[in-house]
Amino acid sequence: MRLLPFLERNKGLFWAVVAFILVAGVGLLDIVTGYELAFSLFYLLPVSLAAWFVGKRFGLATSVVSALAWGMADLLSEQPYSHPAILYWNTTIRFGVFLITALLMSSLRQALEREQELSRVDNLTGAVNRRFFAELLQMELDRSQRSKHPLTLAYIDLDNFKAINDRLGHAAGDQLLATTVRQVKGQLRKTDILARLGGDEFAILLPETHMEAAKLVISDVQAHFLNEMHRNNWPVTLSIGVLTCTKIPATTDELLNQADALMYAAKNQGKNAVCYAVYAGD
Ligand SMILES: Nc1nc2c(ncn2[C@@H]2O[C@H](COP(=O)(O)OP(=O)(O)OP(=O)(O)O)[C@@H](O)[C@H]2O)c(=O)[nH]1
Repeated sequence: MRLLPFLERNKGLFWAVVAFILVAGVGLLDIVTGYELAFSLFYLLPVSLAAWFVGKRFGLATSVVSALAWGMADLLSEQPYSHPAILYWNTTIRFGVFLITALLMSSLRQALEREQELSRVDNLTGAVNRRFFAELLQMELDRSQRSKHPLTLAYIDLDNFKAINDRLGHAAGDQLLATTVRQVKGQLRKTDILARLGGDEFAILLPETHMEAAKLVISDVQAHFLNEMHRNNWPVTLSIGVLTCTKIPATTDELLNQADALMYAAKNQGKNAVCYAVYAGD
C-alpha cells in the first residue's frame, strides 16, 4: 500500500488534531528535558503535517504555536541569556523557520495537485484521459459489483473527422474536438464521466444507469452534437456503441473492447448510428 494515499484518507480535522497533539507533546518534552537537549527538528513534523494535510493557513497557525511552545520551554528552563531580548529574537527566528517550512510544504502540495490534475486530463479538450478513465472505470465496476446496480459505457467515434482536418486544417479539427467535449458534457450528469480515449474517440461512463435511461442520454448527446455540427457547417456525425452491464466484466479492457466492437458495428451500418447491447457475462 502506498503511504501518501493511505494517509490522505484521513480528513483535515484529523490532521489538525494530530498536529496539535504533536506540538503539545514536543513542547512538553522540551520543557521536561530542559535547555540542554534540542527538540527543534520535532516541531517541524506537526508544522509540515498541518501545512500538507490541512492547508497553508493552518500550517501558519501551527508555526506560531510551535514557536511559542519552544519559547515557553526556553522561558521555563530558566536558561541564562546575556540579554532578555535574546529569547524574543530566538523565538522570532524559529517562527521564521517554521513559516518557511509551512509555506514550502503547502506550495509543494499545490504543485503536486496541479501535476496530478494535468496527468489526468486531455490538454486539448479537458476531458479525462484514457489512463485515468481506466482507473475510474475500475472504481465504478467495483462499486457496481457491490451495489448490484447496472452501469453503461458508450464508446464514441467521430465520423468523417479526417475530412475536417484535410479541408479546414488541424486547428479547425482541434476546435471540433473541443466543441464535441463541451457539447457532450452539457448533456451529462455530474456523476457521468466523459473521456477522450485518443484521436477522435471518446467514451462516456454512465454509473447506475440501465439501458432505457442510457438511450435517453445518448439520444440527447447525438441530437445536440448534430445540431452543433450543423451550426458550424461541419459534416461530422457520431458512431456509438453502448454497452449496459448487468453483470460485471473481469477487466476494464473487456468492457472497452466490447463497447468498441459495438461502435464498429454502428460504423459498418453506414455511420451516424448507435448499437446497443447488454453485457450479461460469458
Ligand atoms: N485536429 C486533430 N486531429 C487529430 C487529433 N488526433 C488525431 N487526429 C486525426 O483524427 C483522424 C482520425 O482518423 P479516422 O478516425 O480514421 O478519421 P475519420 O475521417 O473520422 O474516419 P471514420 O471514423 O472512418 O469516419 C486522423 O486523421 C488523425 O490525424 C488531434 O488532436 N487534433
